[in-house]
Amino acid sequence: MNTVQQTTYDILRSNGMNIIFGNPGSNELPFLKNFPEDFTYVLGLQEATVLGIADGYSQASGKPALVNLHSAAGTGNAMGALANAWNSHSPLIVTAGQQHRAMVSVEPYLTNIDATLLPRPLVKWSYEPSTAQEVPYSISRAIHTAMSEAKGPVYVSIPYNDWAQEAEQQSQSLISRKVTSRRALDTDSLDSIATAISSAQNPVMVLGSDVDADDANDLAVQLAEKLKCPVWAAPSTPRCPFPNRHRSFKGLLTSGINSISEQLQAHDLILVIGAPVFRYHQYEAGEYLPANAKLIHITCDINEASRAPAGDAWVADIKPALQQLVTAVEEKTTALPDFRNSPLQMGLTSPMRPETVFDTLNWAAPENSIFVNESTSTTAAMWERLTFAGQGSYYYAAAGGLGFAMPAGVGIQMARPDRQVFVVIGDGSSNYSIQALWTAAQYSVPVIFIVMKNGTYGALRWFASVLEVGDIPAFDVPDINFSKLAEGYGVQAFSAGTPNELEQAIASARRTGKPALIEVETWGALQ
Ligand SMILES: Cc1ncc(Cn2c(C)c(CCOP(=O)(O)OP(=O)(O)O)sc2=O)c(N)n1
Ligand SMILES: [Ca+2]
Repeated sequence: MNTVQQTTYDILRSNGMNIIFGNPGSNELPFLKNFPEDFTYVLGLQEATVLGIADGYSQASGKPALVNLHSAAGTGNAMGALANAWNSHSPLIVTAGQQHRAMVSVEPYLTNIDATLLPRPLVKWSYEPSTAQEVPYSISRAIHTAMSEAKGPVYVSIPYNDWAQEAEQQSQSLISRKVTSRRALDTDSLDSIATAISSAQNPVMVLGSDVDADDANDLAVQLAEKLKCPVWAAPSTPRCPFPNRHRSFKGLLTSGINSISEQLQAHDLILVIGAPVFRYHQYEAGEYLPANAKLIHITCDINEASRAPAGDAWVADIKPALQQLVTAVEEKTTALPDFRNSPLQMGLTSPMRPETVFDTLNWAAPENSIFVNESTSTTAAMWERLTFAGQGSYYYAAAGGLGFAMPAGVGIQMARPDRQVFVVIGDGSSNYSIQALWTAAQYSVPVIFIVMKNGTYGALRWFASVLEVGDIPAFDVPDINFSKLAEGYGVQAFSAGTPNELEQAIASARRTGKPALIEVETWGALQ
């Protein structure tokens, strides 16, 4: 008869989840005992790093990822990263070891007290099995819940003495169990949307991360070319849903209530696909929609549909819905939108401006590179100057929680060894999950980290001006030597002060086939 542990590994195996991303404590050791040879354990040195690596791997591979954390303390460390995973609809199965079932109620050392409450509301489901024999059913449910649209993280707390128990014979059937959820628009909904689009004089598309997550970028291009309409990326989108060099692409939509309405005021139909309406940032009073504009919202997430403050929403999976729209809508007879103005050419300065760094990186990066952004004051310049061509070309922290990019870059590079991953990160953000460098070195993950050093929290300086709070004592982060930090974690470091030096450093880093960090002094955000 199989044990609970054996049956659980069989369920993970049959769902293609042969990697465990974790940082263990004593509660987790019975789960890891006799670790199967066909599994890999990816160790992160802190749990926010662990979950970030798993998040990047899951988003870039499209597969569910198993995370194994230590009780409450490990789960608590991972909560910031979980906020990002929740917002990016990442299918993570987060497990944590619980104390021995016989004494949880007396709350001994390492008890995960009220374990299922800890990760809420940042999970779709949170559970602690009531018996050892329920563990395989709980893991099976967790996987299928995480993978059903809208995808998202789930949490299972498991007492450590459960693993050696005998599993129920009938739980073997879970190993081959499949759950398929693929929802298209029903006929009436499709007709209603297609009619509204056909009668629009000046439509605009606003696309979000779920287009990229569902590998529907090419369909979005087909729809935009049929509608001859401009395309914006949704505010603060954590993925790139549309090739940013396409002539119809107009950039990242701004993130204020009134500013968005002003930016879209020329349009009579706003077609939002794969994004919330909208991910506002700084508060602005104003109208949610421009006067005389209709908004149609297609999302895979019932919560996004329900909470939107304006427009009509339909819940469907993004790729099937886009396929239907491409077929159903009539081609517009207008011309394609004009190309955007090309970015301003910046004078060569020392230190370099971020724009110069991005122009050089765009020149030096191989075709189809992947960029992971956490250089918060330079996001707009990055979208203007780097090339995000195909599906899965750009990632950003979906909840804005810093400490995403370094670990996510490691996970993304693990999932996509065929593409070069660049993490472009600020000198402030580089400190939130820098332990990811160690995992990159230990597992020889050839991700390249470019640290943009302006000695300050540039984005906060910008925000202080918007919120008119003046100077505050917590803005500057001078005197950090990232080369020494990188080498301390086993990652080769380079520094670059000119475009040529940056190009050479990238070429040298790529030749090693190992991770590398390039430290770049840059002009500050407000200089
Ligand atoms: C976990 C966490 N802590 C703090 C912040 C607040 N924050 C902070 C501290 C920023 C400054 C980042 O500075 P940087 O050096 O990484 O990049 P820039 O200089 O380009 O802004 S941007 C921002 O939203 C955050 N978003 N997430
Ligand atoms: Ca900075």
